[in-house]
Amino acid sequence: MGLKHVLVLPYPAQGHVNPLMHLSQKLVQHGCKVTFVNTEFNHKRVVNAMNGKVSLDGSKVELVSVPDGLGPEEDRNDHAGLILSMERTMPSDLERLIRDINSMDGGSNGITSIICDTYMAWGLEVAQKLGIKGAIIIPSSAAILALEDNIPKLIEDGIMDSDGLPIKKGKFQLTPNMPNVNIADMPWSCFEDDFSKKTIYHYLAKTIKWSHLSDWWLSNTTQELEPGALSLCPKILPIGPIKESPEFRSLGQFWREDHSCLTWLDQQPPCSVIYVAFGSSTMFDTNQFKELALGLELTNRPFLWVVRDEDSNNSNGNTNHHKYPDEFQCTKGKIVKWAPQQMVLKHPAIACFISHCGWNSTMDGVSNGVPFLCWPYFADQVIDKTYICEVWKVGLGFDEDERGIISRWEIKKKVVELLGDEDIKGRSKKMKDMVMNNIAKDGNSTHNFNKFMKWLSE
Ligand SMILES: O=c1ccn([C@@H]2O[C@H](COP(=O)(O)OP(=O)(O)O[C@H]3O[C@H](CO)[C@@H](O)[C@H](O)[C@H]3O)[C@@H](O)[C@H]2O)c(=O)[nH]1
Repeated sequence: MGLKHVLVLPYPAQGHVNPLMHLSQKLVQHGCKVTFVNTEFNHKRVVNAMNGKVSLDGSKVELVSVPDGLGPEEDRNDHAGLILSMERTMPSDLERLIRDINSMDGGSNGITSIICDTYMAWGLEVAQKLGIKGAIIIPSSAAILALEDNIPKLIEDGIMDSDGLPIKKGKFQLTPNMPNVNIADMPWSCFEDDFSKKTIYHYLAKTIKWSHLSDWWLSNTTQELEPGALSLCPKILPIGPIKESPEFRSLGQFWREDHSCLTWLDQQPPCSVIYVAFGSSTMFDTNQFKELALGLELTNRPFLWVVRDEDSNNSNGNTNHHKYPDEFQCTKGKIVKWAPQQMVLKHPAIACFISHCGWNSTMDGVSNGVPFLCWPYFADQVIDKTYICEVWKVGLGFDEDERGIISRWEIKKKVVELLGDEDIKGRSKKMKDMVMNNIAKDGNSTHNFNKFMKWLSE
């Protein structure tokens, strides 16, 4: 049996490129070669963060790119515009790329399968056309995929209309053990205008249709974390946590990590530091940003806060530059532009994680037994918060005040409450063991991944 050559295709966002790069490393460990396809825009960022390297692991993971179809000045944070453009131009470019690779060396090292991000599941049509195998991976929770797979039922039950807009108010639960979902918080409802909401909703519905071209739906989750979603949608195969491996902790970053925070953490007492990070796309309102700064100060604890340099985040020149309030001294805090998050969360000085609850950060936190303070921003993050606070009970949420913001006093109050709650801390530690057991030699996720590899190699 020759070396299998897998093409991996992430959706162009940090929370997708990261886990799919980790998946690629796992594939390499199992004897595959990987061609990792970013959009040109993100390829430049990833290569730049890797100091110009275009391959990993002695070239077993080759980084290549195709254009996303947008012009250099167009806004890549406009997800509706981005997906319309990608759907229009990328399938034919991807097909050409594969044909080119497969015509090299007489085809001896050609691509034998494609693993697409669910949100790029049109790649399965390309795979089908070229007669190669295809699978999908969801970088969000299994609950999100199960929810999207149940779109026809939600319409039938009169919960939303055929454009994904809510008809009823209130919450629903697809099956016991799944988080209650507020109808107003569907992942596509967070986008500003109706055009974006509808475009994204219809695109998601299409991604499910494409996804059904394959029987292999991989997910960065575990059986114990999401029993309800996995039983509702048995096709989903939990292989998580995929980012946890002692050999490779940081992969596929868009920005260079600032490792000075690790030395700083070494100087802090055990279980003392509040780690504050909101992933790659959360934007703060000026007042809320100030209040957060003052709230961290008010806790009188050391904190490590990731404040992204927004110039490098946005392609369209939008900036999110914030002015720290005059009273903010930051005597006990450390601010970095991008942290080696997994290494930070493993550090014994960390006490808790103020997080936007992106699924990767959620998995990073639970894999390290760190309790959460949840501050969701958009999309699936509200559902992840429900998992953390109501289902797994390993964190607390914040309440907004009458101005609609999370005040500095609320931040202090919740930090005190969380760190004084031995039940939450105990559950977080237990959850870590339970989650990590899945990737032990005889763990459930390991077993599932091996099953997948067997199919891939046949
Ligand atoms: O300073 C930092 C901050 C984050 N990270 C990493 O960046 C990724 C962030 O991913 P995630 O926590 O999922 O957040 P987003 O970047 O916001 O991810 C998008 O994609 C996710 C997967 O679909 C969704 O769950 C989120 O809602 C969506 O915003 C994770 O791997 C983190 O480990 C770092 O390495 N350093």
